[in-house]
Order: sequence, then structure tokens, then C-alpha cells
Amino acid sequence: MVRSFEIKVPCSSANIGPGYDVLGIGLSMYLTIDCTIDSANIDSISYNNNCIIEYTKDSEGYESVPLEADKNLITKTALYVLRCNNIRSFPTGTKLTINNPIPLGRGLGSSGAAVVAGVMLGSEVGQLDFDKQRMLDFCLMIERHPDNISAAMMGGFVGSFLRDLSPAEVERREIPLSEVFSDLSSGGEDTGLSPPLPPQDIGRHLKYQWNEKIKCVAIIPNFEVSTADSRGVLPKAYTTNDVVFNLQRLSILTTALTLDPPNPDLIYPAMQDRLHQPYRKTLIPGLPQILQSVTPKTHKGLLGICLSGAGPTILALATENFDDIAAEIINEFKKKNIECDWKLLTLADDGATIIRK
Ligand SMILES: Nc1ncnc2c1ncn2[C@@H]1O[C@H](COP(=O)(O)OP(=O)(O)OP(=O)(O)O)[C@@H](O)[C@H]1O
Ligand SMILES: N[C@@H](CCO)C(=O)O
Repeated sequence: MVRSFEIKVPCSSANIGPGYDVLGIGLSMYLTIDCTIDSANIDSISYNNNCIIEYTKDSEGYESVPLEADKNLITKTALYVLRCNNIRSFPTGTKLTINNPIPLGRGLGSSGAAVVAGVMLGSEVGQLDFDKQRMLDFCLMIERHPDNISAAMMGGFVGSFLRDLSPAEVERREIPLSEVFSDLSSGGEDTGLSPPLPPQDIGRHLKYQWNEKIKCVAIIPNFEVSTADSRGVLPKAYTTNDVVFNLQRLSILTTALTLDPPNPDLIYPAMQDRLHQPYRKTLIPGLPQILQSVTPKTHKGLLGICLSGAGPTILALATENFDDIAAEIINEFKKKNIECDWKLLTLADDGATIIRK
């Protein structure tokens, strides 16, 4: 029997200024996976975990991402889901063709999209029939901040938090990621152990309205900043003043982005941040100047500007004048000898989808 389906997951921009680890927007650039399962394919027994992976030539990471099922982030995640449910490997004859336009390590949620796609893949090939809420639990065992994951899975403009866990649940969640993936990291050798099932409903989320006149200009520098490094430069504690500064802006921003007409005098100051952007300037040359390079006064149509996720991409929200806004920011990066690409993106409201063929 042959089964086939397509998984499609949007990229995402997290934080949106004051919403560190809280806000995310699913955006119109999609990771896709075409999956065919042909159980009559005898050759597939020699595939890694019964699975063969190829990336389209135009994919980001075409030459660097691992193609072994127990090493690639998407399939490793799917194997984690399967093994949690006592299924040791992919069904015989699984073939994946992956197209990934999301640049890696740039702040557009490439790993979030890969994890969401992997969990969906595991649920589908294992015929586990998880709903999105349950799939979020598996995602949050792997990527442990909910902003990119929730936006990529649910789509649109999303706020999320991790709920308090009971001591027994904490134990399961506190297991180091190396152990969650333990029997996958031993070169494909299957130890037969099943990882612990994630606690139920780890993440809570809410989709906000969004004024569709607001578009997202993403200016993408040509260098990577890993999320781990970008989190590593943040302080362990903050002053009350800085926390209150962000909370006040967050409370305004989530509604300001729904109002019509969008009000730059409200949105621009509400997108200021004191929890992550000031510290990340050590990894992104010229960041403070770049964030000040466009304002609603200098550029008609500009509503607000921030670092996208862990960076180095810059996200500008605007209603018009997109080319000029992008050109100004690209010019600022050029002063630091950094070349950029840019994209005009819109909200991906559906989030992650699966189409069975
Ligand atoms: N489609 C993919 N296939 C395989 N591996 C991927 C894929 N997408 C991302 N990855 C892995 O995730 C890494 C990037 O993750 P990282 O969290 O550092 O950045 P990001 O998710 O792009 O940015 P941010 O979290 O700030 O939005 C890549 O270097 C690669 O190892
Ligand atoms: N909230 C996360 C997003 C990147 O994954 C961060 O800023 O580190």
C-alpha cells in the first residue's frame, strides 16, 4: 500500500519587542515536507530507521543539514514522538522530500518550524491522531520556549505561556534534552528504551486579532546567530524597572496591533524592549543604531521595529513604503559590512497544515 501526504509549516517571528518568550507571529514562508510511504519498497530496509530524506536544491541548509533520520532535526523529532508511543522507527519505505526556504539561525523560527513539522510527521506516520494541542506538548519538550512553536503550529499572532507543572510532571520535563533524544544520539542504535511521554497541556496559547493592513518586512543579514548563543548573553535577573517597562508595553501592543487604523504613536513606543535586545547587541553589530534607523517620523507607513526572535533578522511592521524601509535598514547593516536579503511577509493564519493525498 502507498500512502502520501504533505506537511506545511510557516516560519515565525518571536518576541515582537517587549514579548520575550511570549509573542510570536506565523509568517508566509513555509517549510514543506512531501512524504510517501511505500511498504513494498524492499530497499528501504537499508534506509536509516526505514526513512530516506532529500532536500530540494534551493533549500536553506541544502549542503549542511544531516540526511540521516536519527540526526536530522525534523526526523529525529518524529522518531522521538514515535518512540514515546512504542513505535521504534518509521514505517517501511518512508521517503521525505523537504523544501526549506526558512534561513537557518537568523531569527525566523527555522528550528521551531522543523520541530513542529517533525511532531506532525511522527503523529501522521504513526497514525497517532494527535490534535494540535497535544502536538504542542511534544514540541515543547524539545524547543522549550513556546513563542515560535505556538505561532508555527497555530498560525497568526499568538501569545503563549508554559503552565505550572506538578512535581511529577516537572521530573519528566526536566530530563535533559540529550536524554530525551538518548537512544537516537547513539548512531542509530536502538536501545529499545521509550522516552517519557510529555505532560499534558504544557503550553497555553491565545490567538489575537491582527489588523491585516499591517505587513511584516523582514531584513535578513547574511550571518547566523544560534538561538542558544543569543540566549546565553542574557542576564539571569532583571530590575523591577525593566520588567515593568516591558509589561506595560506588552499590555498595549497586543491590542494596538488589532486596531484600525493602526496607530504608529502607540505601536512604535510599545515595541521597545529592555529584556533581550540591549544584550544582544554584542552579537549583532550596530543593533542599537539599526533599531533607531527608521521611525514613523522618518518613514511614512512604519509602525514599529524590533529584533526578530533571537536575531539577527530585523522585523519592521508597516502599512506602506516597504522598499524604502528595507533599504534604510539594509544600508545601516552595510555600514558594518553586512549584506542582507529582505522579504515582505504577511500573516500565516492557518499555522501548520497537513494534506493527505
Ligand atoms: N528544515 C530544517 N531541517 C533540519 N534542521 C533544521 C531545519 N531548520 C532548522 N534546523 C536546525 O536548527 C538550527 C537553527 O536553530 P536556531 O534555533 O539556532 O535558529 P532559528 O530557529 O532559525 O532562529 P530563532 O529561534 O531565533 O527564530 C539549524 O542550524 C539546524 O541545525
Ligand atoms: N524567544 C526566543 C525566540 C528565539 O527562539 C528568544 O528570543 O530567544
